[in-house]
Amino acid sequence: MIHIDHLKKSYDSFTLECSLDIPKGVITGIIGMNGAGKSTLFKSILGINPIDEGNIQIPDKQDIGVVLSETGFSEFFTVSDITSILKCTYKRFDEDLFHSYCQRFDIPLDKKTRTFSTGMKAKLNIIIALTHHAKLLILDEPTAGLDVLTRDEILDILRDYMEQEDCTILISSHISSDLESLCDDLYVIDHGQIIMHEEMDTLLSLFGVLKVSKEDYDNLDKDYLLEVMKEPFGYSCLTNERQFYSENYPTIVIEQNHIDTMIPILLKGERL
Ligand SMILES: Nc1ncnc2c1ncn2[C@@H]1O[C@H](COP(=O)(O)OP(=O)(O)OP(=O)(O)O)[C@@H](O)[C@H]1O
Repeated sequence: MIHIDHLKKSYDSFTLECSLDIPKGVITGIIGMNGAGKSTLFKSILGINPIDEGNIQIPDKQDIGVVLSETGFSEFFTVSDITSILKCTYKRFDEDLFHSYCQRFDIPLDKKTRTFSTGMKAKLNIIIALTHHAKLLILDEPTAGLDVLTRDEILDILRDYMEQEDCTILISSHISSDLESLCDDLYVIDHGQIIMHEEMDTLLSLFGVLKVSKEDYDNLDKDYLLEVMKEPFGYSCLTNERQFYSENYPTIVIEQNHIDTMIPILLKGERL
């Protein structure tokens, strides 16, 4: 659905370099710290940023629903004004669906969007992305600024959308639990480079984080350790063979099943 081959985009002191494949029917998550290059990647995919090198293949714009931090609409527009623009922009704009989402999320049609709270703006951005029956959703931090309940509601809507529209989603978030519960595939990006790509099932079933004292670490078979990070108590170690360590070192603590615990080691740890 999206094919990115050796993309390169440089700013003064930052370079994004990556290749990615986003298969049809899959929800792919991108996670990374502030400034890692997520928005640069999304804007490059959408052609908003001219790229320096590489090749990007994406579907027709009519088939893409987008959430970026800026809607692209003037904040002096009301939602009704935006509706008129969407009708002209998207051949398959579904006005009834748009209004039903606005009602569900308490988005007033007649107020200028500059009077909206951060959460209301975020909800409107998502509604805009979801209401022209897009086959591909490209969502940059769609849940930023939303409270926990609304975040969960948005994630449920995305899951429903996947089932009904048989679509593909590329989504970024700072909130790893959002991605963990939604995505099939995960890329971790750091300083403009992809440092890990794994299926979510593999991450959750095989990976784990060992919490060991210095003495335990010295005695550990390190063949299946990927990264290690110093801690006040000793070391945190990322493994992709959790079972090996739980069987052979039954007394050590192994945290599992949460990418939250793995990401800091990937980003700050030392590769073995
Ligand atoms: N138009 C620009 N001109 C110069 N530098 C830029 C521009 N846009 C982004 N950058 C730089 O590129 C780097 C990556 O920024 P980007 O917005 O892609 O990160 P991000 O992962 O989306 O971060 P965040 O999570 O904070 O939104 C940053 O160092 C940023 O300062």
